[in-house]
Amino acid sequence: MLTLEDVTVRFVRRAALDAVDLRIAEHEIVCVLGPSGSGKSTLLRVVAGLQPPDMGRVLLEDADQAGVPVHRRGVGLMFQDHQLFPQRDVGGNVAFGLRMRGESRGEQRRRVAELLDLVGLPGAERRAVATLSGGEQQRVALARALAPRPRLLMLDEPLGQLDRSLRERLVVELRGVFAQLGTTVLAVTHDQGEAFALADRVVVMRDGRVAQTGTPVEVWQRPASAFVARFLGFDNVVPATVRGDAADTPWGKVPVPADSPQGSRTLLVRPAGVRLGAPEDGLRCTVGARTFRGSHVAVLLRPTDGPEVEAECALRDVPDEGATVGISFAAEDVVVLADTEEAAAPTGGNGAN
Ligand SMILES: Nc1ncnc2c1ncn2[C@@H]1O[C@H](COP(=O)(O)OP(=O)(O)OP(=O)(O)O)[C@@H](O)[C@H]1O
Repeated sequence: MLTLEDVTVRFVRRAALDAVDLRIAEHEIVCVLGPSGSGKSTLLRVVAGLQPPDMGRVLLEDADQAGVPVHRRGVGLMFQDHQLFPQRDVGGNVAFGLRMRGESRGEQRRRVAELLDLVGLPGAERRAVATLSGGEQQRVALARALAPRPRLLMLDEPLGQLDRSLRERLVVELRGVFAQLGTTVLAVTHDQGEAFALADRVVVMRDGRVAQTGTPVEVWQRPASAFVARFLGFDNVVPATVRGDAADTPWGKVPVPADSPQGSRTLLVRPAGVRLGAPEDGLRCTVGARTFRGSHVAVLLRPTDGPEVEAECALRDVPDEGATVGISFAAEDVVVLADTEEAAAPTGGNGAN
C-alpha cells in the first residue's frame, strides 16, 4: 500500500535519507528504529508530504504522491508532542478531522464515542484536556488521528513522553486497536522494546539508509551487522576468524553453529550463551558489575586478556563481585554476522537508551 523507491533527501551537509527502498503491505504494522539523526522523522515527513524528496518516489496504493499536498494523502499523523488543542474538550479534539471533512454533527458524535470506547476512554467527551494524565492525552491523540479513518497511520515516537510501565501497557493496547481496525501503520521510535512489541516488521536505519528489515524475531535472532547488534544493546561483539565449527576471537576459541559463514567475520555472543563455571574451566575472568534485570542478572566479566563479556545469569547463580570464574560459550547463542565490519569500535549511535 506504501512504496518508497530510491527516496533521497539531502540537507546542506548530508543526506538524511539515502536511496531508501521500502514497501509496506495493507494492514501491516512497521516500526522504524534507529539512533538519533538516522533519518526516521525525515522518512515520515516524506511520506506525509511535509518534505519533498530530492530523488525517488513515494507511492500510496500505486499512486505517485509527487505534488500531492499533506491533506490529500489520506494519512493520519500522530507526533511525539501530540499537541491536543487545549481550549477544546476531548470530544472536540477527536472530532477535529471529521469537522474538517464536513461530516454531520450526528456522525461526528457517533464516531467520537466509538473511538473513545476503542482507546479505553468511554464517555470522556466533555472532559477538559488539562485534566487528563499523560497516558490519557496520548489515547485522545490516537483517537483523533484514527477518527478520519486514514489509510495509513504514522506515529512519531507515539509513547515517547510516557513512563516505561505505561508505555509497555499502551503498546499492547495499540496493537489491539490496530488489529481491530485493520489499520496500516508506520511508526518511528528509538526504543527497540517498543518497536519489537508493536511491529509486524521492523526497519533499522543507519545514516539515512536501511541497515536491516525483518520481523522482530528475525532481527533479534540474526542482526545483519555489528551496527544492528550493538543498536539492539548487544555488547559481546568481536572480530573473529571462523574455521569450521569454531572461531578464533580475542576470547580464544568460540564454538559457532554448524554451516556458519567462514573466514574473517564479526561474532555476536548473546549473553545467554555465556556459561559460568569454576576458574579452571574455560576463560578466566573477574566478576565486575552486576545489574538486576528482573528475571535475570546481567554480569560483566573481565578476562585477563580481551574485551569484557556480558553474561546473563539466573538469580540463584549470580557470582560475587570480584570473584574469579571460568567462562565458556554455547554455540546456539553465537551468531556469525554477515558483515566484516570492524567490531571493536562501536559504530555510530548505540541503542542503549
Ligand atoms: N530541516 C533540516 N535541515 C537540515 N538538516 C536536517 C533537517 N531535518 C533533519 N536534518 C538532519 O537530517 C538528519 C536526519 O534527521 P531526522 O530528524 O530524520 O533523524 P531521526 O532519526 O528522526 O532523529 P531523532 O531520533 O533524533 O528524531 C540529521 O542529521 C538531521 O540533523
